[in-house]
Amino acid sequence: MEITLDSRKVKENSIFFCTSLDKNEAEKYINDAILKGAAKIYTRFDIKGKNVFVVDDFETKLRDELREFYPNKPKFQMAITGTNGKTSTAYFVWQILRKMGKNCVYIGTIGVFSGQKELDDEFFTRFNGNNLTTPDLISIHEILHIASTKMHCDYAIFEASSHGISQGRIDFLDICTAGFTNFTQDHLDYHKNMDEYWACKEKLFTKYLKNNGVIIANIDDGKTGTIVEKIAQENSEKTVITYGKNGDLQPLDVRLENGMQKITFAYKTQKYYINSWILGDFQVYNLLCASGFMLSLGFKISDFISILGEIMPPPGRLERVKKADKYYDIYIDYAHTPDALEKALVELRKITTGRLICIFGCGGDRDNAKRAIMGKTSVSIANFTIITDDNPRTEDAAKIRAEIISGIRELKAEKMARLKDFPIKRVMLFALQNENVVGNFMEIDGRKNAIEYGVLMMQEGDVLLIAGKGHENYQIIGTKKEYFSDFDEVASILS
Ligand SMILES: CC(=O)N[C@H]1[C@@H](OP(=O)(O)OP(=O)(O)OC[C@H]2O[C@@H](n3ccc(=O)[nH]c3=O)[C@H](O)[C@@H]2O)O[C@H](CO)[C@@H](O)[C@@H]1O[C@H](C)C(=O)N[C@@H](C)C(=O)N[C@H](CCC(=O)O)C(=O)O
Ligand SMILES: Nc1ncnc2c1ncn2[C@@H]1O[C@H](COP(=O)(O)OP(=O)(O)OP(=O)(O)O)[C@@H](O)[C@H]1O
Ligand SMILES: N[C@H](CCC[C@H](N)C(=O)O)C(=O)O
Repeated sequence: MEITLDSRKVKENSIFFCTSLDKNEAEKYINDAILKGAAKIYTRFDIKGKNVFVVDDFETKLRDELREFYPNKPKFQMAITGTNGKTSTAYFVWQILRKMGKNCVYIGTIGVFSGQKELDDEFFTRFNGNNLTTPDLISIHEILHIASTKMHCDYAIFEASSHGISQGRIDFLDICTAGFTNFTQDHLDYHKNMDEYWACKEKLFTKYLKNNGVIIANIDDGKTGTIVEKIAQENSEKTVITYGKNGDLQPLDVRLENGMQKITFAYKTQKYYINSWILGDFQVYNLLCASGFMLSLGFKISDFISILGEIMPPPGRLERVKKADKYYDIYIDYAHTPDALEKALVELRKITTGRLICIFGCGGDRDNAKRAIMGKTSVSIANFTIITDDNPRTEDAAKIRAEIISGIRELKAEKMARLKDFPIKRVMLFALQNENVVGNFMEIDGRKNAIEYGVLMMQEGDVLLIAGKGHENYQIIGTKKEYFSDFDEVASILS
């Protein structure tokens, strides 16, 4: 017997909770579930049928049933949200705990894993298929139950995406710590506007975090910092650990030496030093956020400071391609938002002695308002941009590229307007017409071709950023999902 919220997944003997808030839709799903032989069907509406039960307090019934099916849970359930940095932070927390000998399960964009092979094989076969950041409600309860039962897992860290929060995928959990990395533009295909997107993220702290839970907040990110004031107004016992220039955890100095970052940070006036494999100022913020999680669990910095130097970034997050030429560097990164692309480019600019070249595209059936902004961002920072395809999904790939390029043209028009009364106008106009002032770019149809072109144009001192797909080992064109890996493409060109 199993529990499901989706009539499409009902099998003989399933228990189907029909969550739909629309009576006509509910009737349709319930008929489907009856035909498939559901043992019990719960609904909020007055609908009659075989094995159909109408419940007044639908939420409580669902919660109770989940508790009965999946009674065991890790004692410390932690969640991280934010536009960027969820995977990195969660992966850091998971690594720190594992290296301290604690059992922890990670649930997020790069899969579901615990570090125990047998269990991970089971997680991989059962839960890695849909590539969601936050799995559906039933899966998340089941994963936590399995981790607790088979691994005696005391700790769980999972990523709470805004889709996950708004679709109730993290309902009925007992979250003791919730972190907020940052809040910038994304997902405007799904949320009507940034206010609605914010309202959704905020729920993690106001609705889902338990009353005496701990919040880890980045106070250098203007919007994210406001959660601290919001919580102060609440009548709750929640506490806050902040990170940022004036936070409880403060980044003091970050410098790159011999391919490693020397990081100095402070906690309560005490200074700490780490020699780290992770690259980028943004990853230092994620590392401080992860340290905040550890503090919330009752550990002291001295318990894990030596481990901070050992942890690695998740795959495809500003990851240097190992076999690249000794004269130039290639990095693969998962930046797929304007803020992430800017952060990745700014970081790589610091280590580029030649040209900084960027290859990227944007996902189809996703926020189209970010496309033009990302075009502007790339040509403003990189010396050369190759605009190509990401996962076009059901959109026309050429149209997506055109929307990115429209941002570049806008930027150019803005610059030209500003130069209107400039004395050497004619010279500038000439340069602009040749696309040299706002950065060079070209459009290449097909990510494979774009990567090949990008790698072949590399010269001494150049750095190439291939952004947007990071760890992804697929490309979705139309409704077809086929194997594709930025890493493999680079390797095959270099071999
Ligand atoms: C747009 C979206 O988020 N869709 C998610 C949704 O899909 P769905 O097809 O079930 O949605 P739907 O057709 O509107 O149905 C809604 C509900 O009605 C019921 N239903 C529906 C049809 C039916 O025949 N019978 C039935 O019972 C089910 O309860 C169903 O969940 O619910 C599914 C189960 O939870 C998800 O797998 C699916 O994610 C799709 C595949 C997806 O691509 N989602 C992306 C956008 C996403 O969620 N991304 C986030 C964030 C990433 C980030 O932060 O960058 C993530 O967490 O991964
Ligand atoms: N703290 C941060 N601030 C800004 N950009 C970041 C930050 N951390 C990571 N990034 C950028 O975002 C990209 C994705 O990082 P990460 O996977 O950790 O974020 P995420 O929030 O989990 O993303 P998603 O939910 O879409 O998987 C990175 O490759 C990097 O370019
Ligand atoms: N979790 C994000 C990942 C985006 C990755 C990018 N490669 C794309 O396909 O847009 C989403 O589903 O919006």
